[in-house]
Amino acid sequence: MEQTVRTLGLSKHIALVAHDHCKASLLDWVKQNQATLEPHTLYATGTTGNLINRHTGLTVNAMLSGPMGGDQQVGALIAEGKIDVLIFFWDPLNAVPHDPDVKALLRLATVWNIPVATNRATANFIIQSPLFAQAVEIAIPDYQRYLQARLS
Ligand SMILES: O=C(CO)COP(=O)(O)O
Repeated sequence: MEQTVRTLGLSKHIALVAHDHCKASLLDWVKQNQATLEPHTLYATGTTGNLINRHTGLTVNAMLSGPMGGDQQVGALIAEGKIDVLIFFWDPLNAVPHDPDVKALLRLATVWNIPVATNRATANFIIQSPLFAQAVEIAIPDYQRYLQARLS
């Protein structure tokens, strides 16, 4: 696949998602990093986003709840290049009814090469990275060339 470049701006679009048993941990992480997250634009699945707003006052663009399509909405934003970082505390110890949607979300994050944290340690590494505080170029699939090649 040919690659092109996308710039993750200084001000980032960050998606926050947590499964039920991980919500307390994500909320705690958001509170711990509230000052750092404040200048950025936050997105979340429905329950996660409303809980973050309720407990921190941060403005969050909340999608539908995960099992009702929220993971897919976040995935669509990633495919459109509208999310720069995904923080997804997914639960490795409990099954969820929308497991295909969870996989699809993680798959799209990988396809579009955005930084992803699936646990708290990685979330800390991302938010404390010098790259988090600057504009960063990432390689992404060159969709226009991909399409041209398929049409020729
Ligand atoms: O299920 C989720 C992620 O797969 C999260 O959805 P909620 O934030 O609505 O609980």
